[in-house]
Amino acid sequence: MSGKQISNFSPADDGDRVRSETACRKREDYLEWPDYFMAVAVLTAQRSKDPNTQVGACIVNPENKIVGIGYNGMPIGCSDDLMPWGKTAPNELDTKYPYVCHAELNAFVNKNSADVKGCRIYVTLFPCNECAKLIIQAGIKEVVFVSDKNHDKSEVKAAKRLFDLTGITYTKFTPKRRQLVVDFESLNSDNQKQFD
Ligand SMILES: O=c1[nH]c(=O)n([C@H]2C[C@H](O)[C@@H](COP(=O)(O)O)O2)cc1CO
Ligand SMILES: [Zn+2]
Repeated sequence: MSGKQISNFSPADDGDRVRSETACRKREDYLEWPDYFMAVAVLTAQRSKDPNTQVGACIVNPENKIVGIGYNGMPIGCSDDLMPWGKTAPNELDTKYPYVCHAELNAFVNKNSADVKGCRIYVTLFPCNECAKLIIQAGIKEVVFVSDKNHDKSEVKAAKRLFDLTGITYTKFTPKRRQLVVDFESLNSDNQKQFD
């Protein structure tokens, strides 16, 4: 063992004593499951090339294991640099909409389990009706979402109607923490090494 002494018997100073006592107990500010799964969805959304809306989805089984993640993007083999990313154009074929794969679709096709029956899905944006159909057919039982910014659109109204008819619950995500920071720099700091 290198670094500072953590034994209870010979603390070098008060700081060491406090650290040695806390080191013996479980951390209390650990990330809880819901925040963890939604954070995975949010992080995954950061992979999206969509300049307007980045969406992430994370499918979790009843044992709290992640079985699929996805974000919105162009189909495999369709260059992100050549496909249109705009919302409007004189010809709809020159917008992103006919081509982009939704985050939920990608989470399903990326799944690493035989099926996703009884799972829940964490999404950063409320699913559209097409994704709702996938969710239903796959046997997902619960949808947890952050943004419902498209609540006025018929795609979302239809999705809610489908969920209501099929008994799939949809819950607005309430985080325990207001924010979660990924700070790569801090991993190099001395704080991380205090119990080396
Ligand atoms: O269920 C969804 N899942 C999903 O991944 N998306 C993606 C498709 C588009 O790339 C983007 C929506 O773009 P916009 O907000 O500019 O209309 O979000 C959109 C929906 C619709 O709610
Ligand atoms: Zn969708």
